[in-house]
Amino acid sequence: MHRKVQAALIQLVVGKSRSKNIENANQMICEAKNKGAKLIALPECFNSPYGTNFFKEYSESIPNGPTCKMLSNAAKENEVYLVGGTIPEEDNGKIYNTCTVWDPKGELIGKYRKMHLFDIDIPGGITFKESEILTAGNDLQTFTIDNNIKVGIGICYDLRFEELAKLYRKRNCELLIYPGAFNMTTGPLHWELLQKARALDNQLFVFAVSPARGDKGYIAWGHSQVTNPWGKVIAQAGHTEEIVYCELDFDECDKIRQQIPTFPQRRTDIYDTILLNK
Ligand SMILES: O=C(O)CCC(=O)C(=O)O
Repeated sequence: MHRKVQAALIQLVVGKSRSKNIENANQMICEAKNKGAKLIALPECFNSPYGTNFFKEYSESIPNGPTCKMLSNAAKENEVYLVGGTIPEEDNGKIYNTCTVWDPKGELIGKYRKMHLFDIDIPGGITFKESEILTAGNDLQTFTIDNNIKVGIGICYDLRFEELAKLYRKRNCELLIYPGAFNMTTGPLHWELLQKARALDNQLFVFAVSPARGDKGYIAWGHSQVTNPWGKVIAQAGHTEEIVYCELDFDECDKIRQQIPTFPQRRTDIYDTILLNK
């Protein structure tokens, strides 16, 4: 069975104009499709600047807002699976950082709300508190592309939580997609390393898709990246606007899972029952 997929990660410039952000994403999706991509992923917060002071103003309901309209049309016109980065989602007076997933008919087939909110405080580095304004999601989201390939979604800070990635592996995912916007403090050391760790621990492909680096406000690290199930980085962007292309061969997941069978070898019989409290 053919288990190869052509994919594209779109590292977008994001500015203050929501309509320009949406239109730019639309054009880049067409470009990626024209170069052969069947699975396309966008960055975290691609319709709005990234900052707690922007989330309310830029929030939209899903699937009725203008950003979802574009995403649905773009998926349909280009006949691609589209992971629509994230947008601030308004629902019942609450705001979430939410990723939508669209199938080649333009149908919404998944919605994931960021589970681990980005609250950190590094003096002299970065302080950010998403929980001032956002509500966390409590659920996983997977979807299936051609040939039964299962994909799981996380968002940015979620990359740091290996439990989430492992839950997806236990649901037989072979690819995890994280729209994300790391920063100039944590990006240099943690961005690449965390993706390699999640990929290797769980023996699956990992995408992380960043906005391009701007020069004001929250400065994103960029470097959208594809890591294979061996933990090898197989494609990576610089920090400006660009599209990263890759061909994924999902037989690689089967191979490493057979050759280094860590999942059936886990000693779940003793970790929490005997050793945790010893
Ligand atoms: O974990 C980090 O260092 C960055 C996370 C982040 O920027 C986010 O969750 O949006």
